[in-house]
Amino acid sequence: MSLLLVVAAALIDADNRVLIAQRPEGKQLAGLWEFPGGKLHEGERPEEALVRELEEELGVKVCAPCLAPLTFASHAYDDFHLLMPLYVCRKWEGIVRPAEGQAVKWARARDLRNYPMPPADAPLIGPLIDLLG
Ligand SMILES: Nc1nc2c([nH]c(=O)n2[C@H]2C[C@H](O)[C@@H](COP(=O)(O)OP(=O)(O)OP(=O)(O)O)O2)c(=O)[nH]1
Repeated sequence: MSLLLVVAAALIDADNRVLIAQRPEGKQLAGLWEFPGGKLHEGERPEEALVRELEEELGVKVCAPCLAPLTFASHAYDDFHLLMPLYVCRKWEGIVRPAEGQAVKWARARDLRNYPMPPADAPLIGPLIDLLG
């Protein structure tokens, strides 16, 4: 079983809502709502990878010190084991514009269970509710 490290962010707006994005068609788990992020490139540090992914996927600039670790997902998929730290971030530059045209939503933490998400994400919702109400 190979271990896959993916980094993800919960961007939080001034109203304490969390940004989720719909996975594009053609990708694994397409159509499910997820926290923006992705896999590390060779030699990248986790925070560096997340800064890159947020700029590539959403067009926003985040600085690494603005990424605060909240919790992580550890989930066995059929062909790999996912380890995914979730960072929270309240500060960025720019306006969220999904590069691949994917749908995004600002959701209340307590409403996240209403969105179909990858199975790995279920344990991440509790800590977000604890943080944001
Ligand atoms: N970004 C993200 N990935 C998640 C979440 N939950 C979850 O199970 N995953 C899984 C789905 C994928 O197997 C993996 C992320 O891979 P990805 O395909 O989005 O990564 P990437 O953006 O680097 O994509 P690519 O270059 O390989 O196309 O993590 C989540 O909340 N956010």
